[in-house]
Amino acid sequence: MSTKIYAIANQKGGVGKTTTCHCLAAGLHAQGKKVLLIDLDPQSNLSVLCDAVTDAVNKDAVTMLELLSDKSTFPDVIQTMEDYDIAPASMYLASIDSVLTDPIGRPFKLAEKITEGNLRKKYDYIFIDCPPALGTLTSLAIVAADSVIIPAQADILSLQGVSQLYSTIQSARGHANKSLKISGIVLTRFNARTKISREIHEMFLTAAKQMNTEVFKTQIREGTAIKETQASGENIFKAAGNSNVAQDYKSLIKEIFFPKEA
Ligand SMILES: Nc1ncnc2c1ncn2[C@@H]1O[C@H](COP(=O)(O)OP(=O)(O)OP(=O)(O)O)[C@@H](O)[C@H]1O
Repeated sequence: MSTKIYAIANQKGGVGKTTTCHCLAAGLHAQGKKVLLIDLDPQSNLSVLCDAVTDAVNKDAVTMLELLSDKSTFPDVIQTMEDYDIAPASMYLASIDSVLTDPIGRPFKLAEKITEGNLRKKYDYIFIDCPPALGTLTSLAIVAADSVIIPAQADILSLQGVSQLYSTIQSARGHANKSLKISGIVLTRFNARTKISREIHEMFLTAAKQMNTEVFKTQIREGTAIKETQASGENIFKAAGNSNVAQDYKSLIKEIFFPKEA
């Protein structure tokens, strides 16, 4: 398998990282692909959306914390759900710096575990949901990934956040992950009717050019179907396949993963 590993990253909070991971997994499953989600965010929102068992509900749950602290291995951390697999987060991932004490090996820890677990032989796509910070957890994801997808909202602070993330990506390219790519920036909760959204879209186009990447043509519109299906624990493509948001994620999947069909 030519598995691709994507870090879904942006240190700005609430821009749609978790939602994007969840929707990409559900949409690619519908295309017959085998997908693994890795939740590296101590908030564990992706794990909760996937109904995975975390240490918030069961103190014996085996999570990414046990994996990164060498107390477990990938087959044991992965939980198999109806549509995809997930390696759940732990709320204690917030103290990862006290767990990873080897300063030299630290950046490569997740990459090593992915190799040890032979995950590239088992999945078509792996998505890593990053926390809203440019700390150790996001660095682990960026070093382990082949490419970064950047969800962002059309606001000025999001734009600033993307340029800070770019510095981290450049630093990884210089040392730990020379072939790291940036797939592109996806604008989420987008409202094309407002002038400010259109103006900031233009600014993102300029920033993406400077980063040698693109702003995806598909924008994800704001829609209630996301919150409704997240609250009921349903797959948006099954429960609200005709909603704007499901349609947008469907075209995003085509644009990123099957460009010849788009
Ligand atoms: N297209 C959308 N339309 C409406 N609501 C959305 C949309 N995308 C995401 N949301 C909502 O926005 C909130 C933040 O989304 P999400 O958790 O995916 O962002 P995040 O970047 O992962 O957040 P964090 O930085 O806290 O990890 C959630 O309540 C989610 O339901």
